[in-house]
Amino acid sequence: MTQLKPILTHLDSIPSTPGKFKPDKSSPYNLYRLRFHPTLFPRFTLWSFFFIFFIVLLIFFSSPTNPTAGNSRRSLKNSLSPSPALGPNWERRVRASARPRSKTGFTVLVTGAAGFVGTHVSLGLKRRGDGVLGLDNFNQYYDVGLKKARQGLLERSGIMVVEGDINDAVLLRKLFDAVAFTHVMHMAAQAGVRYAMQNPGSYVHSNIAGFVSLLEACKTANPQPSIVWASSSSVYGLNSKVPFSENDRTDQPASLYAATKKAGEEIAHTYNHIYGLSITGLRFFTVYGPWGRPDMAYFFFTKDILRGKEIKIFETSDHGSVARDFTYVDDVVKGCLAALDTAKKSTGSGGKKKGAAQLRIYNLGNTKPMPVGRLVSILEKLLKVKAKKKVIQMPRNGDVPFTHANITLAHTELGYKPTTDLEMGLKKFVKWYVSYYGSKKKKSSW
Ligand SMILES: O=C(O)[C@H]1O[C@H](OP(=O)(O)OP(=O)(O)OC[C@H]2O[C@@H](n3ccc(=O)[nH]c3=O)[C@H](O)[C@@H]2O)[C@H](O)[C@@H](O)[C@H]1O
Repeated sequence: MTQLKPILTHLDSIPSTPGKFKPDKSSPYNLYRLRFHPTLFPRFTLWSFFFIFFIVLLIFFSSPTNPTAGNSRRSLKNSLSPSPALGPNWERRVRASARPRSKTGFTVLVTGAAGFVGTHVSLGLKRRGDGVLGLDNFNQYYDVGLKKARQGLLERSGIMVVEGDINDAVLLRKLFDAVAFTHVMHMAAQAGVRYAMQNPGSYVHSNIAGFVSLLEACKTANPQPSIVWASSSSVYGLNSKVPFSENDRTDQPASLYAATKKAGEEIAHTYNHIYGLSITGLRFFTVYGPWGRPDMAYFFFTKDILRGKEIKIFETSDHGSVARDFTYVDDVVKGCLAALDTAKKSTGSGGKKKGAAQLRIYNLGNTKPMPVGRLVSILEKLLKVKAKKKVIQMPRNGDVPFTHANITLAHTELGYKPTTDLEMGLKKFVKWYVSYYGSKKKKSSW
């Protein structure tokens, strides 16, 4: 302390303008300066350098356990120095993919494009001449190999799928800067009813934070796109009035998944109200079909029946059947495209509302609920294998006993009319399943 004091006092006498300092040769403390400067200062700088270097290394190489942190770091990197993937060549590919075949075609951003419904919707849009750009984060909720295979399918049809998260605001801005999207088909979500008990955070991340991030980008874009997005039949929760109509109560969600989809509907209302975004929500009813999701019952029942593994069929507490209004993917795609075609333009610009905008919600179901036992017997017939069945009481993990859609509104306003029954739809699914997994004997991690 007694040695430091002279050094500190000496620092007090340094003038604020460097270079004007004249050492006081008569000062008794000059001896300290002469002794300490050549040795202490370089040692101090060396240690500071190592310390800063270590911190920088730590920031750049630590693995992102929090996906949002990962995104923000990537965003920061993107904003500082765009990676080659975001360079002029990348932008050219983005624009080419989004360009419609004719002047009247739409320019659509499809989020969750490598997902099940996202892939089918993207192909449907491209087939009729719309321009499509896909966005998908390829998360590991289920087999990424299947998502990559869907991406391959899309790329062979001229659809580029950008790998990125809807929470990445910098990436979204780059996409909206590169392309004037007329529509956004928002299919990206954390799906699955039961998984919400294992990983609640991923539902908040994708279905709430991600949706807000996307709507922020849409409201700022010029022109503002019209938005069609995937809500869910699960919002009806414990509603017991059948069939489920759009104006039935949806304030009793049975799972966090359902709660985040319901929150999405409220968030949509807010962005419509404040910014004039045209938004249409579609409540999907247990969509199934080729290229489907391995986490869904029809898919893993098929896998387990073929492998001779026991399957669990849920029943209600009073031994009643659990039933779903299974809806074939091609029917749902027709509903999605009709929603896009009937969507009015958003009214805002530059983040400001100019007038009232369209806000809609529709059920896209099949109107023919089927017991899960019936689903299994159709699969047994198609696969020509007897299932090892175990009937158990439905666990309390977010499931609801039945779903049943009233589709009058979608029929009247969108011309929606499902035409594929469960037998025909499962036949198409099994045909695809056998060609994808059976003959190729692909390794799968699901
Ligand atoms: O409409 C929706 O909005 C949701 O549909 C889908 O959810 P669900 O209808 O629950 O489909 P899915 O898991 O295939 O279970 C089907 C049936 O099998 C029963 N089931 C399930 C598992 C099992 O081991 N046994 C069983 O009997 C089970 O009780 C149920 O009766 C989507 O996954 C979801 O993301 C969301 O989009």
